Amino acid sequence: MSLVEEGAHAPAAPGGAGGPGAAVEVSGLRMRYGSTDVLRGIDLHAQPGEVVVLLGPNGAGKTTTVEILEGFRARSAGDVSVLGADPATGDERWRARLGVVMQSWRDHGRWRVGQLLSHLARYYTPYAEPGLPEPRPVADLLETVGLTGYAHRRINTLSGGQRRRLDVAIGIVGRPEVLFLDEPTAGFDPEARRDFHDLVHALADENTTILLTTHDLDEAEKLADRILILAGGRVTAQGTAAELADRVPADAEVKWARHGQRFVHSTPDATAFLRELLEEAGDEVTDLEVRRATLEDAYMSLVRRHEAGGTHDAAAAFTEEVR
Ligand SMILES: Nc1ncnc2c1ncn2[C@@H]1O[C@H](COP(=O)(O)OP(=O)(O)OP(=O)(O)O)[C@@H](O)[C@H]1O
Repeated sequence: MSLVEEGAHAPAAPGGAGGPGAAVEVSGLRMRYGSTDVLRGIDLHAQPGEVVVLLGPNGAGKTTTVEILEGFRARSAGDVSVLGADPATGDERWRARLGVVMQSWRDHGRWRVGQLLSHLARYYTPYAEPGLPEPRPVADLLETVGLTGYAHRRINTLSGGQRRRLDVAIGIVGRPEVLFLDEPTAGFDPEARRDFHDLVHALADENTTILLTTHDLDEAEKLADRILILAGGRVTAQGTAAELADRVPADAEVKWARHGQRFVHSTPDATAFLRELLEEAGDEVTDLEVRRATLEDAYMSLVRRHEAGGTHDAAAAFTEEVR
């Protein structure tokens, strides 16, 4: 895990610069809306086939970051490269190599599902080069996202979750090399969510680079090769879910039962506490459980620190505590 403080760029890979061959490379990205600085120097990178998850509270700048990488939003400053091109000047051939699932689409609700996907697939056809696959056939797409049988349904008659599945199908119709997914599973039922996670793993296995935003920490843990936490316009921490959770200074929770009575105790040193407990009453202790810090604990700890004292202080305090 690495921590990034004001004005500093991320350290060397895997937390830092992507180096040659990176699918996405961002350095010192800044975005200002009016007089408000939303992004204050973001560094991030993703290697081909890597799944990078952006976490952060509402308004942290996740969508802004993703939209800049997609070429839909002009940045205020910084260097950005996606598949070797600057998104601000990327041409149609470059765009055809990307897949985008935005937070909301405003397409024509009276279109039918299959009609829209066929129409979009035609956009990619001229860019299919010898050796490169054609756009995905509509029937395959519908099966992949669990919408088989919905080809003739009008889009405005889909439920929220079905609409979101269609959004994912739209994102992958052109077999993208880089796929941006902005809160893709909002409104998914548990089965759709699991199917989607399988899809992300399959796409990553095919070497698709995926940049995903979510508020679902379980989802982040399941999918991410690397998680970046955004707060106060900066990447305040990054690492695997396990790395982030391991280093949070949260207490462990020990639960046990004795003579049928249940007990819970929070402790910074579970090993010492257990030793004492078992020495005192080892034969009588049953149903022993130890819960250690999770990604959620790490996330909450960092975001609360940020809210209390600003990102710079939060990152510095977090660094102190993980030493
Ligand atoms: N076009 C705009 N003009 C002015 N401010 C904007 C604009 N778009 C976004 N913002 C502001 O920029 C900040 C970051 O917004 P953004 O949508 O990137 O956050 P986010 O991390 O994606 O949030 P959420 O989790 O709620 O989707 C917010 O304070 C938002 O109000």
